Amino acid sequence: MANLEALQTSTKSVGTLTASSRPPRIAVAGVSGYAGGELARLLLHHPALEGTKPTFLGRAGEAEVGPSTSLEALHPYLTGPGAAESNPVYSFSWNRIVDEGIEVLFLATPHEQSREWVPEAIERGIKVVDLSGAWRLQETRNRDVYRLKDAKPALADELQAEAVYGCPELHRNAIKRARLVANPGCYSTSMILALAPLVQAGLVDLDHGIVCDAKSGVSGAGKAATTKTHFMYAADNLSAYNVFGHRHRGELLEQLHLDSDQIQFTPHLLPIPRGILATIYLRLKRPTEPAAISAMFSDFYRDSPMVRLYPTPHLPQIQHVVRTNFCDIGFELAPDGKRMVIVSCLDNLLKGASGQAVQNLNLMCGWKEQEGLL
Ligand SMILES: NC(=O)C1=CN([C@@H]2O[C@H](COP(=O)(O)OP(=O)(O)OC[C@H]3O[C@@H](n4cnc5c(N)ncnc54)[C@H](OP(=O)(O)O)[C@@H]3O)[C@@H](O)[C@H]2O)C=CC1
Ligand SMILES: CC(=O)N[C@@H](CCC(=O)OP(=O)(O)O)C(=O)O
Repeated sequence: MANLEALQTSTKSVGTLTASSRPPRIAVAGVSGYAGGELARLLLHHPALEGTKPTFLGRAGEAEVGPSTSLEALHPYLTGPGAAESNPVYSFSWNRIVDEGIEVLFLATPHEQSREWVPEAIERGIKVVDLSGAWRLQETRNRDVYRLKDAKPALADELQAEAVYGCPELHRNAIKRARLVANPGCYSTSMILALAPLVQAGLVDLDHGIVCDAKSGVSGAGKAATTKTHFMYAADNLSAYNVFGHRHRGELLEQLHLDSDQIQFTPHLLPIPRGILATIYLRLKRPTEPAAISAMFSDFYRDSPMVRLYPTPHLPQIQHVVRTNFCDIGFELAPDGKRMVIVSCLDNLLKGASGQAVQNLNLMCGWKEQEGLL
């Protein structure tokens, strides 16, 4: 623990964001991407950040003095009315981050880049909300799918153990105190929120297994077109991929405490820009009344403002969650009271990424969890 103790001693000054009377200074790296753009939009309109502006950062580059571009040039939909001032975007540099006194760094960057930058940020006393998958998984065998490399493996191991999985509905108190929040994957969020109440209560017949069939809009793959996401492949199509090897599988196993053979997750690419619908099939151990299941979900999410529960037999749809930070959950139970189908929907860029990241910031700052998200 030597590395971590030294690090904690050097960072006592940022121990808490909640004690401060002013909002923290925030930077967003990866602001030119889909998730980064949505994060910029949410932070610029966040009521608790009124009068302050985040620092927007692109890739590390040579031009460190002036802005490399503007937020509005990258994301025209963020342009204000009339001759509104533009928001500069700078090349990523630790000098700028330190000079500006940044206290919270959002990383909306690829996994490999986040893995590299997080230790340095923490060493400099900066709290991090990382939107990538780099720090979500505690078990090496689950994390292997990312093929991450660490410059300082011992320090990375300690930070990994400290990282809090940023699902507010499951880890609210730990997030409030966290220095490193690993924001969950988009598919994982939809499935974990649908399953956690039943799995934690021990109601699911795990010998029969759980099947998760989830479909995502194309923005889930990021802004760079690939052979699987360009128009001629994705449009007018629906395709399954990564049937046994998707990296979100590890999040399901770790967060729901399941064995590998107890759950199957198959992702699908939907020809829409954004949104996820997960259809989840399971059996309950005992015949149960729908009202008892509804009561259990309501109780579990009693204090969770970003989860909306549908009265059975109504089921959520993507069109009702897109551009919101809600995760909508509904279910139907077969007449035998055992076979159950749950449907869970969210916007992959909001509750599946940037909105959930702001939810985590709110908790870290002691603000209302839904602040700036409704
Ligand atoms: N899209 C989604 O639905 C979700 C995404 N995420 C995660 O959020 C992160 C961002 O995703 P998304 O916005 O979709 O991805 P994009 O591909 O749209 O954006 C990636 C961003 O990272 C920047 N970037 C790329 N390479 C580097 C690098 N080597 N150093 C610094 N910056 C770099 C890009 O800059 P440039 O413009 O210069 O290329 C861009 O700003 C990823 O880790 C992703 O896995 C998590 C949940 C859901
Ligand atoms: C449609 C699509 O391609 N979706 C992405 C998941 C996006 C996500 O949640 O991001 P992380 O990479 O941060 O886990 C995929 O399946 O790889």
